[in-house]
Amino acid sequence: MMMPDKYSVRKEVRERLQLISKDDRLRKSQAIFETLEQSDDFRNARHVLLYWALPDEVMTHPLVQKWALYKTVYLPVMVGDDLQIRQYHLDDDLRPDARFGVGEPTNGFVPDDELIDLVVVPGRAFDGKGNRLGRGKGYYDRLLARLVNARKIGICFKEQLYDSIPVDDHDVLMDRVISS
Ligand SMILES: Nc1nc2c(c(=O)[nH]1)N(C=O)[C@@H](CNc1ccc(C(=O)N[C@@H](CCC(=O)O)C(=O)O)cc1)CN2
Ligand SMILES: Nc1ncnc2c1ncn2[C@@H]1O[C@H](COP(=O)(O)OP(=O)(O)OP(=O)(O)O)[C@@H](O)[C@H]1O
Repeated sequence: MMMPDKYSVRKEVRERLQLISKDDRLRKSQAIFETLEQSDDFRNARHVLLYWALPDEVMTHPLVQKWALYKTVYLPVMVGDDLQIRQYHLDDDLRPDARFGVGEPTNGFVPDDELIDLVVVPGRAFDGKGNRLGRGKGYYDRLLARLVNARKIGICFKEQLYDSIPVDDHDVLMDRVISS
């Protein structure tokens, strides 16, 4: 069977995501959070790297705001080609980054990479082996390679699950993928 290229999968995913209504996105996102919050990985984690969702991603804003009360929550910040990790505080005004509009904390503490014990990873597509396809800039591939003590959980809508997706040597496997 021919393996589709990364570009084709990203395009197909973008089209599929456009068909999910806002209500469904919210409902599915809540179901994903329930599964995530009940997992041992999440319950045992104290330093958690989450992400601030873009419009067509699993809506993480309520998750970030809720868990900032009980755990140390961090968000990624783009610095050149790399992602810096910064602590998020509940009263933070996140600043949209200039290129993609991702909300980023501006003054939180920057921890050592080894401190992160759980990372919740966005993706355009995942497969059953835990392979992840991102937005094609390699930000998360390079970040995940640094987070040696972190469990890695991908979250996505079912529309983003594939039997197999094209991978490269540098792609880092997820420990688990949660979808709805
Ligand atoms: N919410 C969220 N935060 C994130 C990511 C992400 O995927 N989602 N990233 C994950 O790496 C990093 C930011 N990298 C990004 C890379 C591309 C695009 C983006 O919108 N790309 C357009 C294509 C535009 C272009 O190629 O110039 C797209 O995907 O349609 C967004 C964020 C770190 N923070
Ligand atoms: N660990 C790494 N070290 C150096 N370069 C890397 C590493 N990981 C990825 N890259 C480079 O980043 C580019 C994009 O990789 P890829 O298409 O796998 O990104 P992605 O996982 O889809 O995107 P993202 O991680 O931003 O969501 C490639 O050119 C790749 O060579």
